[in-house]
Amino acid sequence: MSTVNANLTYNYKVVRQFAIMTVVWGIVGMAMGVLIAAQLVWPSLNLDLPFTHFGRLRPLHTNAVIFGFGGSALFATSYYVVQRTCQARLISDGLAAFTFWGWQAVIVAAAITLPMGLTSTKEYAELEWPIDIAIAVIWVTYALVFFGTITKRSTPHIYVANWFYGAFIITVAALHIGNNMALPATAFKSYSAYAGVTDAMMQWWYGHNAVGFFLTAGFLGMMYYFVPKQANRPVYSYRLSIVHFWALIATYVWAGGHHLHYSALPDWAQTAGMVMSLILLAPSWGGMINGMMTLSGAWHKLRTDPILRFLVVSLSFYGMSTFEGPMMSIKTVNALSHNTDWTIGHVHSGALGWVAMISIGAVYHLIPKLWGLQAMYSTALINVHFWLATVGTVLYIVAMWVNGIMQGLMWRAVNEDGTLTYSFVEALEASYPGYFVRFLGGVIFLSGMLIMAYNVYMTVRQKEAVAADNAAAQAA
Ligand code: HEM
Ligand code: HEM
Ligand SMILES: [Cu+2]
Repeated sequence: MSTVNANLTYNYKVVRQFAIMTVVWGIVGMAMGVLIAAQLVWPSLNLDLPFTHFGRLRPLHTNAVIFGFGGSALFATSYYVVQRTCQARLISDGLAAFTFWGWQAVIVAAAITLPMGLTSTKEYAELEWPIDIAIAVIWVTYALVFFGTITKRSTPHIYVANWFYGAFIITVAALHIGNNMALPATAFKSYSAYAGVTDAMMQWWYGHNAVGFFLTAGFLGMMYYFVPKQANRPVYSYRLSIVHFWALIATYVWAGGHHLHYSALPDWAQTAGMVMSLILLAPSWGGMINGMMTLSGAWHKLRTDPILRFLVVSLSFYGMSTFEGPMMSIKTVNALSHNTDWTIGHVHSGALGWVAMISIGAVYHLIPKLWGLQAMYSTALINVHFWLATVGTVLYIVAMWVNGIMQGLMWRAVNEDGTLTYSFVEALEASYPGYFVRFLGGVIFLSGMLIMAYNVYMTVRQKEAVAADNAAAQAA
């Protein structure tokens, strides 16, 4: 038995549980993504049943990947990072376990109710009111555990990763409770507390900041711990991290108007959304640059360390999608991109390139540490996964750029007499090759996740084999 062992003083059980579920929900959610991508190529896959129809499976995909996969990665890493950087154990094992089982129950409830057609119809907030209340309770418990642990810390300062996790936890609570205010009619039917354009504004204040805080601030927290750790270098600039933190959270909350360009939202509010989005480029790139520069002097490690590659490439995609986003928020650009596949490509350069890649890198870093091993079962397989993920993401994004710009141009093309040049169906027909390439990209990305599951399984099994050997040696 080892003496003072970090494994004995920290609660790693909940971290292990969430880390495993990150892989599980990643596979489930991405398989769902591949299925709906296939439905767009071969419509007969809708099977003519309500539960298997694209319209019901699409929100299942988004909920499984964002809240199941992304959420589990955020819980796992935040619980790990807050304990390590505060040198304190989570304040309560019971409350931490409650967040784990509660969160899993919420995702399972989503997987049951969404195919049944039970939905509030608000994007990324589809779940009906009883589940929303459960989420609120679990989230407040999460905040208690996280901030409680910070108060108990034995280090003088609060490491910057925790600032980002903390902002993500507080803001998501406010967004979730604010946007989901509703009057219940029956057990799984409710009416929004807001009407008309106010409802739309609340929804996109929520939707945009779900991106800004769930899919960005939390993952920047991950970046600030795992990039320096894996590169074995200090953060490039602590000052920059504080400056871009405050700039990021102060700017993100005003940019949601870019989702409602040319709508009934007052013109000045649309313009404010656009201006704030353009400003947002700076704090976003502040984070990207800080992560990238952390590697200065350690670039050679990229040649041999595929985990570091995942982390660095995720930062490149983060930089790319946060450049693309401000461009798409310019009203004249949005007039072309809105409602086309360009948006879908932008979403997945953020979702696959940034969110999924950094989570995958973090999980590969975590798994051996959590099971007390030196390394993953196979570094070669991590490398294979890295290439599959990169190729899959690039195929997806490029297919959607081509489709999106083509759709935007075809929809707006007019003849000399003012009539439309193309019917909608003609633009749809022209989109099929792109849909097929996107499907292919998805299959490639998903196959990487399956390799990851195998690698994780073999790593954990290795640990059990070592334990069995030790027991046998002691008995002998
Ligand atoms: C194998 C990987 C994936 C595939 C094949 C895939 C496929 C798809 C498809 C076909 C759609 C519907 C597009 C449409 O309506 O035209 C979609 C939407 C979406 N997916 Fe994925 N996806 C994948 C991974 C992910 C991941 C990892 C995330 C998040 C972390 C994500 C987040 C989203 C979001 C937010 C939307 C809605 C976009 C919008 O409404 O603008 N996806 N996905
Ligand atoms: C500076 C940062 C960013 C800005 C200013 C920005 C801006 C935009 C704009 C203008 C749209 C199109 C709205 C429309 O035409 O309907 C959009 C859509 C979207 N973006 Fe971004 N984006 C940024 C970063 C990101 C990142 C990093 C992610 C993912 C991790 C992301 C996820 C999404 C999603 C999911 C949508 C689709 C929303 C829907 O369902 O309609 N964005 N973004
Ligand atoms: Cu937005």
